Amino acid sequence: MEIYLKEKLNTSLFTAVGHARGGCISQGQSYVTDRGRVFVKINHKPEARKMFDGEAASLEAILKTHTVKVPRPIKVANIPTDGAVLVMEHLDINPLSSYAAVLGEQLADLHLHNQKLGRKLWKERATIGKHRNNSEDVLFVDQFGFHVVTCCGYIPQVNEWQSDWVTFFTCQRLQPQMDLIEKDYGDREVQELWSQLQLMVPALFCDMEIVPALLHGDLWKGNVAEEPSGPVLFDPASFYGHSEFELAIGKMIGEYCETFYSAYHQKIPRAPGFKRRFKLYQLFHALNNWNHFGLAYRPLSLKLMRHLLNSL
Ligand SMILES: Nc1ncnc2c1ncn2[C@@H]1O[C@H](COP(=O)(O)OP(=O)(O)OP(=O)(O)O)[C@@H](O)[C@H]1O
Repeated sequence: MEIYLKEKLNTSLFTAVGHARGGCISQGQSYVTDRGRVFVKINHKPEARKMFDGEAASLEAILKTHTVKVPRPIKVANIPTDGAVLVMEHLDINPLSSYAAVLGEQLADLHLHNQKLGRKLWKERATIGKHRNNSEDVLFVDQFGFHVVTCCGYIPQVNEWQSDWVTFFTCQRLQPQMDLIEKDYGDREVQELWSQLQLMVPALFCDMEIVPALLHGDLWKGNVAEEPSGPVLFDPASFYGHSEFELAIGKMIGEYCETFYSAYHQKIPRAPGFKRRFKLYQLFHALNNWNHFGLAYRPLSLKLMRHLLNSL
């Protein structure tokens, strides 16, 4: 494996440093190479290549916004026997502590980035001859989705472009999770709740205009850290979506201090109806955890569904 990676990275030096780090999904290890330290994620599942292609594309997209630090992706390669590897810049990271407020501000900047591009585009269109487009520019995106499949955990997400957020979230986020639960558990109770709830989802979005925002997509406490110079995000499952979706997973896991939220909401204030939509977005993560980790997440999923139905 190491000989194979040495060849792929075209480096004479390839020495493991530090201890191996296992996330919930993949194994990780840092190496010293001719061009500095790299961090290698290894996964032997058949869907590993798709997962890492999505993660690399997400890192590239976030990097281009210059809003919040993420490791620079270097290479995705198949492992000849099974699975794939993702090689990226190594970062010296510690758990998030002193940079929680800065992370709140930078995450808001990430979420506002596409909206700002949209405004700029309108201004340029109004000024004859000012429209420019070179390959380094990030272009305004007016739909929800992403150009590649990204995986939240190891489950691939349906990222096909869609102009309506409610349709996107219902049909391309919640429905696929419900389909997996139906396939693996055949749970009548949850299906009945879902058949009622899906009709009511649009009511949570009355009079809202949602501009697609580039999201990290899997922002739980395990994917947030800091360097001496500032906060860092890693392991994204990006797509263009509603910025509020991003906040729900952190809260569900009970992490991030209030300084993070207040710094974020200084830049993106809570819109009316935020609390109920928050539960809807938590529901996605509860279902996704159910599909990854099993029945322990069923009670939370049912509780959120009942809560939403009673509040509508
Ligand atoms: N670029 C990096 N440089 C150094 N360490 C890293 C880097 N990226 C990740 N790590 C470390 O490796 C651990 C596992 O990485 P990561 O979260 O990407 O794995 P995963 O199995 O895909 O994710 P998860 O546990 O979120 O499902 C992280 O908690 C972090 O400590």
